[in-house]
Amino acid sequence: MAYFPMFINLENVPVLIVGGGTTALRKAEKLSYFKPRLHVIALSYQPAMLSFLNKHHYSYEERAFEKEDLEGMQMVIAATNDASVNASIAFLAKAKHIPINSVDDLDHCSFLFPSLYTNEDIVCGISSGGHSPVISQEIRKILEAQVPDDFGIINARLGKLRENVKKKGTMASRKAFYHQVIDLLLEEPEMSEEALADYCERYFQNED
Ligand SMILES: C[C@@]1(CC(=O)O)c2cc3[nH]c(cc4nc(cc5[nH]c(cc(n2)[C@H]1CCC(=O)O)[C@@](C)(CC(=O)O)[C@@H]5CCC(=O)O)C(CC(=O)O)=C4CCC(=O)O)c(CCC(=O)O)c3CC(=O)O
Ligand SMILES: NC(=O)C1=CN([C@@H]2O[C@H](COP(=O)(O)OP(=O)(O)OC[C@H]3O[C@@H](n4cnc5c(N)ncnc54)[C@H](O)[C@@H]3O)[C@@H](O)[C@H]2O)C=CC1
Repeated sequence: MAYFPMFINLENVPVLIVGGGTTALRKAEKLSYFKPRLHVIALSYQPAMLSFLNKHHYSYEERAFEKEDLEGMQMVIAATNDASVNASIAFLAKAKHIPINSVDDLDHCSFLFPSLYTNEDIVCGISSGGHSPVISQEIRKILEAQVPDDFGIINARLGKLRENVKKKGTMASRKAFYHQVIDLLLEEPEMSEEALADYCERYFQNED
């Protein structure tokens, strides 16, 4: 079955990860790009997970999961190596309508982790519907190899122009303008902010 990619704002959102092993670390690293308020509970931690948590100042406790740990959480990742613990976390989270990812059982997940292509604020999430994470991984590598690196910066620059451009021309001319600016910035990544603002003014003057 295909899953819908919902892009949500995780900044300062309380997210619980249960587990301190390799899989928990991979999920934590992935989430960290989106600046959530991570909290981790695990019976024990791998050294790499501990150094990651300390580096990012995330909170963690060394103990078994308890159902009260879900209180206040807006997303949960069950990443222990105990299938019955993961299943019970999933059951409890679903009862509270908290989005849950259980790393060992697709049927217990209300959302999946995508393979991620990130470039500044550009994010592509790839899912195989759980059939083959390695296919998702291969598609991510194709994007990494073929999408120009400059797109992330170009995207930020277009974002800065956007409020001003919205006041100009027509929807059709604004669309054509953005396509043209993307080509221009791919060719001339060093173009200054002033030159770009000037280009924008001249483009819409000619339109009228
Ligand atoms: C359903 C899902 C649930 C979820 O975790 O959200 C899930 C489930 C499982 N994965 C397992 C194994 C592996 N997972 C990976 C890698 C990734 N797994 C990821 C996501 C997902 N994995 C979700 C579906 C995503 C989709 O729809 O495509 C990625 C994309 C995101 C991430 O986790 O960061 C990341 C690649 C990121 C990248 O590189 O870009 C590798 C490869 C490797 O390690 O290099 C292996 C070993 C090879 C293999 O087994 O396929 C097993 C154990 C199977 C067993 O025991 O045999 C289960 C449980 C099961 O299938 O029952
Ligand atoms: N979804 C995915 O992408 C993948 C999923 N997996 C699955 O992930 C599972 C975990 O794998 P690893 O991280 O390699 O295991 P691991 O053995 O490295 O770590 C397991 C962690 O769970 C903790 N734990 C166990 N019981 C607990 C409890 N009751 N409360 C709190 N913490 C508890 C342990 O202390 C440990 O930190 C595997 O069983 C496998 O099925 C494996 C590879 C990829």
